Amino acid sequence: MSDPKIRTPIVCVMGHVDHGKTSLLDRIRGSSVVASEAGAITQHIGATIVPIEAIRKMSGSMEKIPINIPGLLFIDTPGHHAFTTLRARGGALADMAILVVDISQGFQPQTIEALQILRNCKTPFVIAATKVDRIHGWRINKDESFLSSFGKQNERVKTDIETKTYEIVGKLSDLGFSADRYDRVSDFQRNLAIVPVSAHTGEGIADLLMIMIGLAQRYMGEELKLSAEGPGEGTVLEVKEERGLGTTLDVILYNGTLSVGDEIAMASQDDVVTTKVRSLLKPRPMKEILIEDRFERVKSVVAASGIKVSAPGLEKVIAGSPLFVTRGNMDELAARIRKEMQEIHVNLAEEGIVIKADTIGALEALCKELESKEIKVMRAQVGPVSRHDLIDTETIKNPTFRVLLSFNTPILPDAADMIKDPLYTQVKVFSGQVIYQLIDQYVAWRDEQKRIAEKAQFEHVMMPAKIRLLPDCVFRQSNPAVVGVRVLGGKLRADVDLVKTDGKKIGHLKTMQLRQESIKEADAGLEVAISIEGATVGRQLNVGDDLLVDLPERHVKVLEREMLKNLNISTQEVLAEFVAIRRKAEPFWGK
Ligand SMILES: Nc1nc2c(ncn2[C@@H]2O[C@H](COP(=O)(O)OP(=O)(O)OP(=O)(O)O)[C@@H](O)[C@H]2O)c(=O)[nH]1
Repeated sequence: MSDPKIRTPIVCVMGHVDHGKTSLLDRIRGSSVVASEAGAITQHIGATIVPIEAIRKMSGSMEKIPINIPGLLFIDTPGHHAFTTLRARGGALADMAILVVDISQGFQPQTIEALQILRNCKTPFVIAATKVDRIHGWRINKDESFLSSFGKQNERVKTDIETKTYEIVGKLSDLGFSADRYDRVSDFQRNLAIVPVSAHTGEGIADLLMIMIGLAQRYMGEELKLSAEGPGEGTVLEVKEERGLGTTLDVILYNGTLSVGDEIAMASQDDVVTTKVRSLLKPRPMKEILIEDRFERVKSVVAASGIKVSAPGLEKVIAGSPLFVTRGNMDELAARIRKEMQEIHVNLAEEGIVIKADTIGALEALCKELESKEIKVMRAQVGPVSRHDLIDTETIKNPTFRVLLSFNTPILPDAADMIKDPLYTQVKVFSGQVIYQLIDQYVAWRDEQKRIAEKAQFEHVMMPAKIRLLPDCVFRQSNPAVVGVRVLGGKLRADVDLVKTDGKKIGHLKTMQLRQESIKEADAGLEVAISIEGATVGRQLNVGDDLLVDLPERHVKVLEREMLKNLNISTQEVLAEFVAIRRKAEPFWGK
């Protein structure tokens, strides 16, 4: 029995490029057209309703199960972009999702991204492991349930399917999801169901729809109880120019009723816009395709449905905006619309990077992902990247945060010109259409910057070193003294002052040679010739003496506080020895 209080759940199909989202949607639509009675074709604007009778017919076994959901409304545009763009009541518009995974290719970047979005939105979903007909040796049993077709396959094919399913289960488990093939799942709230299907042969499609209905029925009751009565609430899918109609809106109505003559409010580029519905249009059924007018006019629609709205003054409406039927509560609704368009559910930090995206949903998804990678965001905005954004980002002090991530949003020409010329802006801009790859690009760049900075610091800071004067290696006694030494520890560099182990100043190490060649640096273990200005061998200095590089106090601070973990053990030991000498006289030296 159909319960009129429960509305049709809205479903979005997601998955990696080319894994078969469109084919699966086409098959679901095609099957439902075939399975439903003549006239029951349910093509909507931007969406397709698969009525429950069609699902019942497809899967004979379901006839006994009581179902009170009128059907499933599939959003025609697949992909997680559609999922994040289409919002309702501040959350995702889709109540449920199908995550498509090519059974042979398994998880790919966008599969993981879709999973993260679904997890963040707490959206129930089912995994369609598609293209089973491509498994080598698969025998096609058109439109049969997966289990029935699976039973007719040979052992090798069965093993292959099992192995591939377990690979998906394993990958999901790595990502923190517990999953199994749908027929082995007993608690659908705890475990994700994987349904092997083929969009080409129709195998498993009925099982997939049945699992979706089951999920909706059991776990979404409350959300679906939004009534079909009362003022309509919807989401603008697209703002479209139509021949003879002017600017129209493609709308998914998720709650209540929308009728001709209703006053509606939406977000526009300026603020909130209100207008009166002139006409409501549905696509004509396929069989009437020859009729000149492509649309059928209706007086009224109830949720959930996809409808084209024609009305004056829609030019500046923003796709993704909420749409409300007003009932003398315009102020309250306008406030709600403004809030929904502006409110970004993200945690902003005092210092961090800047992000821009095309929709609030996308911005939130990107933010959540950055948060999970502990990357701080200082500013998050919807819209294209402008010159102004770059100028603002430029003021960020920390160079690894002086970054703008642009997700799915255009870079305006004057901003693009600035980016091309490093003289104009030092802001690093990354842009892309896949959150995951965008973040990876940034992380790779940031880590490289850190390495470069560390290296620069290393070259800048004076290094500790300890040397011993070798016997029989005094080449000149003074002005400057030239002696052979062994580097006992640390890193010896030219142009440093030397002290004795009691802290007494000896002179300035001017140059260094190894086998008559000038060198700049010598590591522990090397024997080199050095020139020392201001010292005379036999007076301040004798063969067998140990000397240390005299490190200025501020260099010691940098070494101890910031670079210690990057120094090798021998360098750390020499540093400790030198610091101990200094602190004997001044306990707080270098602290
Ligand atoms: N054999 C077989 N091929 C399939 C199946 N589903 C999809 N394909 C093929 O896989 C390719 C990609 O399918 P699409 O449906 O376009 O994939 P998509 O995920 O919508 O692709 P994008 O929209 O580009 O992201 C096409 O060549 C399809 O014919 C299937 O079940 N079996």
